[in-house]
Amino acid sequence: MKPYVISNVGMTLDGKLSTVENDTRISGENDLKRVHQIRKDVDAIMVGIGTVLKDNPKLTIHKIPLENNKNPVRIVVDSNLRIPLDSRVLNEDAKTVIATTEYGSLEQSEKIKRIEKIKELESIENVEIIYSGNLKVDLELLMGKLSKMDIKSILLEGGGTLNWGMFEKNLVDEVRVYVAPKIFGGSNAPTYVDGDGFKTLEDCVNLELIDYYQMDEGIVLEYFIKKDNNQENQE
Ligand SMILES: NC(=O)c1ccc[n+]([C@@H]2O[C@H](COP(=O)([O-])OP(=O)(O)OC[C@H]3O[C@@H](n4cnc5c(N)ncnc54)[C@H](O)[C@@H]3O)[C@@H](O)[C@H]2O)c1
Ligand SMILES: Nc1nc(=O)c(N)c(NC[C@H](O)[C@H](O)[C@H](O)COP(=O)(O)O)[nH]1
Repeated sequence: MKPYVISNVGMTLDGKLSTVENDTRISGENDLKRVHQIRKDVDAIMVGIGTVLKDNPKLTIHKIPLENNKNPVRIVVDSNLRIPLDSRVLNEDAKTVIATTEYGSLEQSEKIKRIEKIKELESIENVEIIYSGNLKVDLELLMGKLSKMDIKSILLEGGGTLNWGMFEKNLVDEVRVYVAPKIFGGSNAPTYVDGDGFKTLEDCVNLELIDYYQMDEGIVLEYFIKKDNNQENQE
């Protein structure tokens, strides 16, 4: 069994997650509260290292009341252990899992040095490094390992590269997006799903709309992923 994965983003009408100059102000206050409600409902929140490096997020519940003082586990997918030691996700507010590779493009000796540094952190009791795949994190393997850690549900909060990795491997179960009535443009601005992209309609992900409603100045769309994708695409 793999964890149930909900993918959420705030994007512009043209699918951008930020401007070319990394202005990420897309969601309004009510939408961020909606995101924090999902954080509260799941066992873990997952992001790629790109998002940690650009946004330095806390990935805790702090826009709505926190009950039982229990934040979800934070998961950072970080093939080459680029995570800065002063990242907010490494604070003591919640447990953090750093998912990295067994062998990567990084020299093994350099990787061992970085692991040692992470282990020296004061908050070390809250930080766990897990290994899956080579060169880049094997996301399917990772899901299996997280499941064994009793993580049954995950909120995937991007960015576009990790989102692609998860959609490509058919690991997402549900999508919830906030669409702001804005257009950022720019072929170098990150989009909801980046990466290589599917080559044909037969390969793409199909979704089923389950709900939509207005929020702040935009709209929230909620979908289930159709799991019989291949069959659907061949009809
Ligand atoms: N508006 C939103 O809702 C929202 C949410 C999150 C991020 N963002 C934006 O997204 C941007 C960051 O996105 P990004 O694409 O640069 O980085 P990302 O957060 O998607 O992280 C990418 C990293 O994930 C790691 N990774 C390891 N294994 C992988 C695999 N198998 N598949 C895919 N990735 C793997 C790699 O190290 C890769 O560099 C920032 O601009 C951030 O502000 C916006
Ligand atoms: N839903 C959403 N709408 C946005 O307009 C936006 N910029 C993000 N961005 C996601 C990104 O990862 C942020 O950095 C974290 O949402 C911040 O999380 P914290 O408050 O630090 O816990 N997400």
